[in-house]
Amino acid sequence: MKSFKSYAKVNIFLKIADKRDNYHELVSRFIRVHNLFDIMSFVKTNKKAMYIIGDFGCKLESNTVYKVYNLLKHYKSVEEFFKIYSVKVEKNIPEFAGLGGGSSNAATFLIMVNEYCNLNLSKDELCDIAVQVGADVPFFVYEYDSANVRGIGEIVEKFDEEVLDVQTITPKIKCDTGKIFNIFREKFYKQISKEEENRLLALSSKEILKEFSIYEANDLYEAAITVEPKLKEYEKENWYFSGSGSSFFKINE
Ligand SMILES: C[C@@](CO)(OP(=O)(O)O)[C@H](O)COP(=O)(O)OP(=O)(O)OC[C@H]1O[C@@H](n2ccc(N)nc2=O)[C@H](O)[C@@H]1O
Ligand SMILES: Nc1ncnc2c1ncn2[C@@H]1O[C@H](COP(=O)(O)OP(=O)(O)O)[C@@H](O)[C@H]1O
Repeated sequence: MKSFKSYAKVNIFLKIADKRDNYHELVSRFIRVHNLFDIMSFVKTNKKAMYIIGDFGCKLESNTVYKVYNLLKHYKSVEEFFKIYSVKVEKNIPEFAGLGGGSSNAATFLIMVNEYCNLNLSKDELCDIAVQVGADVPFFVYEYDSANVRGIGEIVEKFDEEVLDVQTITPKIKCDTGKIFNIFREKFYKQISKEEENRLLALSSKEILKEFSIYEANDLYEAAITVEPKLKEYEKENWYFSGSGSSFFKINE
């Protein structure tokens, strides 16, 4: 059976546009990291119930892949398929890393089930399911190399640009996304203007990084180093911060 690459992402820039209840609306450029991916496949196990093979730092019920399964199991073809097949995930993307590993697995699983169980769902229909699992899942469903992402993550627009060579490092620090957003809201809250938003969304990723420091590119960075001061030890010239961390990245020429 075919195997599927489930890529990591980095946020070239991440700005906050507004508050929405307990969440924050983002304006961000997401790009896929071509040299960092998990490998997913279906394997015949005859387990009679949905099973995920792989090393995860969470229980089955919390796994993003399992959450997708729960949203699809009302399809008879899906229920029948997982009596015979299990899904295998070979993990390479570090967890709690700001690289979207869990979200990427959820999206890849949606794409795999859509194909193997003949659901014939369009990308937009898959996206409606994706948003119920996590903010970053829609980006991965569209399989764009580069995209502008807005809202809580549900608005994804392809951005045409060269594919970049991204290098990442992930300090062994578990960044708690919720805590970082809370500190951001309490201590560092600011909103990007509509004018600046439109300007950034039109610039290439390279142009943005040439112009911005790590602090300017990612609104969550100051909050992240407040919560996890050790992160600052990894600050280096031309390195940037992805999502709510803890990964840093650089673009190789
Ligand atoms: C900010 C990003 C950018 O890529 O960070 P990373 O996860 O990649 O680091 C993501 O959108 C994160 O999405 P995700 O990781 O799915 O967040 P969740 O688990 O849903 O959210 C955990 C908590 O963070 C806060 N939260 C999350 C997303 C958001 N747009 N606004 C928020 O305020 C909420 O308090 C929420 O309860
Ligand atoms: N399939 C999965 N792969 C990785 N992590 C997962 C998965 N499903 C759920 N998780 C959980 O999601 C949380 C964050 O995962 P991840 O998406 O890898 O990090 P981040 O959001 O920082 O990029 C962790 O609590 C992890 O245990």
